Amino acid sequence: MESMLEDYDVSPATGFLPSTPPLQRLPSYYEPWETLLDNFHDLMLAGRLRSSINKLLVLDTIPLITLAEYHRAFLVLSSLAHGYVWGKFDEVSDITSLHRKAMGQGIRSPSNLATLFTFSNTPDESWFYLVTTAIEGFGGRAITAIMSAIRAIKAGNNQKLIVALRDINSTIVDINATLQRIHEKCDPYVFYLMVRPYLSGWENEDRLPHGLIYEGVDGNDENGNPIYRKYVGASAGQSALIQALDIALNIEHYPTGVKSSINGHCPMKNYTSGNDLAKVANIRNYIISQTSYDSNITTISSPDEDMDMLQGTNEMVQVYNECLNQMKNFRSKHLQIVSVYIIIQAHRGNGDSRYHVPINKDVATSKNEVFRITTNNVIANNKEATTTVKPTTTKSVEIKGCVFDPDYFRTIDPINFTQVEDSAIVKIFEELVQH
Ligand code: HEM
Repeated sequence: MESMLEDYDVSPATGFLPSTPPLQRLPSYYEPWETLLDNFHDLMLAGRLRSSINKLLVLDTIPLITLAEYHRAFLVLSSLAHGYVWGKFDEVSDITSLHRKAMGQGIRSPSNLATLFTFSNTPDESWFYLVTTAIEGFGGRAITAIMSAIRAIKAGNNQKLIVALRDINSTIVDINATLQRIHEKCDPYVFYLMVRPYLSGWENEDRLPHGLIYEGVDGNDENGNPIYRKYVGASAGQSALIQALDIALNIEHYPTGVKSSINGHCPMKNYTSGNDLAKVANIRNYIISQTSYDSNITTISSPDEDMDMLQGTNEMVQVYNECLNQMKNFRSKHLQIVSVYIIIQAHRGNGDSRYHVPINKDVATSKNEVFRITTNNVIANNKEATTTVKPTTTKSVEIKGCVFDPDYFRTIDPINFTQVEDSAIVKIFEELVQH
């Protein structure tokens, strides 16, 4: 199994993170790039980052040999590019896993990790990357449990499947606890004003509607016009782990009509592994085949009947549904984070003019993001494309929370205000959702 996972650059120990700490410097041929990154903050402060990058000679990529060297080159060049484009005076997707250096064994705790580079030179920005990386550090545990679930299904061993599902569930519980840690050391104000601007890319970006011309790379089109490229910015949403969990548990999302800017922007091999995982992960269908529950039943008249049906459902169903619940929790917690770190900040509207923060635009886009993220909430086997939030019905049976029902998540109102503790946030959501 290990060599199979390695084919996809997935490690049973570190999941989708590299299994060795990242390189801290490229070979000496690339010293001009490294020196610029060393001086990034000073040059930025002096307003000379752009002119220094303009003076760079084009270096060959042939001396790059190992994957670690490519990762490092990617980090250096993408950081310089984002600084060039979004710097005060005047990047590339997937920073995930490249900004950080593992210290010691425990990659699943942000306290054991350190960043190699930040745009803002703030501990808040470091913490944002470290929490994201620590979550990704659960990939080894998650993938190992998913693989053993798939093996258990192949062997028709329900007991082993239950054990694997419990492992998946406890991993998601730990992921959710780590996600909450973002609040410990990442101040929303600092994040919004000093970090977020640099994470933008040049796709779906009003300020760069055509994208960017990569001079000397693409030339001109048949009409002699320069060719533009569009790339999304950096987002923890590029997490291969969360996508892998979605795929393994057969969680689908409502198509919202708003194109997600991050789908398909996972590191290439991991993305392929996601597609291949989809072919073999049949946990949900297997469980359906093993239960006597008739998914065609459409009415449940009373809680007593729910109880009767519960007696008939087995442990497999319960623990599978618990995994779905935990994924739903992940989205709920994440949604609260988005509101605190983006929406509330955008509404404060008191951007520091030294930083190029498109406050008004962010109010608008954050509204879309809320729509996308809320309507993208955990949906299992969604059959219809709709943005309409359906009211909770008896059939959504949150009452006991473990009746297996193909419509279970489809009928849950994704915006569950009762779960949001801060009433100010609730107010903002209501306001945004009404527009
Ligand atoms: C300050 C903290 C964070 C903020 C402000 C934030 C914000 C966002 C935003 C705006 C999106 C929508 C991006 C798009 O579709 O282009 C998004 C998506 C996403 N983010 Fe975060 N995020 C944060 C932390 C995290 C962390 C730590 C994780 C952990 C892996 C994470 C995982 C995801 C995922 C998986 C998506 C895709 C949507 C989904 O599957 O539900 N985010 N985030």
